[in-house]
Amino acid sequence: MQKYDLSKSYVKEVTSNIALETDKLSVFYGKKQATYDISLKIPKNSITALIGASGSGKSTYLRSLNRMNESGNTNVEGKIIYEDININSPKINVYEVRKHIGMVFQEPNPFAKSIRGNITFALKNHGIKDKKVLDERVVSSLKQAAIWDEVKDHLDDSAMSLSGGQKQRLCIARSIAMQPDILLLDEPTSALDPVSTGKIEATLRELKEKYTIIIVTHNIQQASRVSDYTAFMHSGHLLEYNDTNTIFNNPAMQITNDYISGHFG
Ligand SMILES: Nc1ncnc2c1ncn2[C@@H]1O[C@H](COP(=O)(O)OP(=O)(O)OP(=O)(O)O)[C@@H](O)[C@H]1O
Repeated sequence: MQKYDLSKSYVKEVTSNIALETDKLSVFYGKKQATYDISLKIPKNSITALIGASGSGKSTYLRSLNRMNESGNTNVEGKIIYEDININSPKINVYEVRKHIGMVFQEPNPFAKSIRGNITFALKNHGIKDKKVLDERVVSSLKQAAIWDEVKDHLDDSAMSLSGGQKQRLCIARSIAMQPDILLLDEPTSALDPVSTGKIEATLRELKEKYTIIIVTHNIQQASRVSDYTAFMHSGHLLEYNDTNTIFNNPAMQITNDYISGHFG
């Protein structure tokens, strides 16, 4: 592949309504550095797509945002600023962070419980016992995740009986039941068929009215369809960040243009 100058980047400066910011975020797996000084401001009530070739560090960066990169010899340096606090600090409780910043993974992974039980499990763990509150949260989160009509008559059936696309929307409902501000999604549709993918994309567009969404996707068309902002990563570097329209129609960097044109990836 053509050699690109990774020291140059074009990162749009977002000045207001920032939901989450990283300041020089670098992640190390042992001695291997996976991301380099990523500074990025994510606007509220928008969808930001993280795109880039395999191994560019998208998932590593995403997982850091709610402190999922804390096991073994992984080391996360730099700041993650949420509500004026650096949440990348050992003083900050990770469970508290994850109440505000939820995560949905690539493979739909509901618990082996009922549909209702998937929604109420974490709520009960966080001390919510009132049946009325739990019932309300079940209905509102399933509605927001656009799966209510399909499951409302069998909430006590096993979640395992759902289709892949339904399972993934249940996982989105499970995350939003905790009423987070920010939802992180790591390739949420890569295991799904086009119809289910379309439903998830429509769901995300509705969810951004209430939440800030950051999505990792391999699917460049998906990023252009669904996101408001796009961050292009390469070899652990954030090389370009701008509104999605500009990234796809008038990118500042040659490498971004080459990636979105399918020259590599
Ligand atoms: N747990 C880990 N231990 C060691 N190295 C890792 C680990 N996870 C990721 N890496 C390395 O970090 C780099 C970035 O990986 P990451 O999965 O974040 O990239 P990605 O852009 O999300 O890739 P993909 O699109 O293939 O999922 C890669 O070189 C990868 O091999």
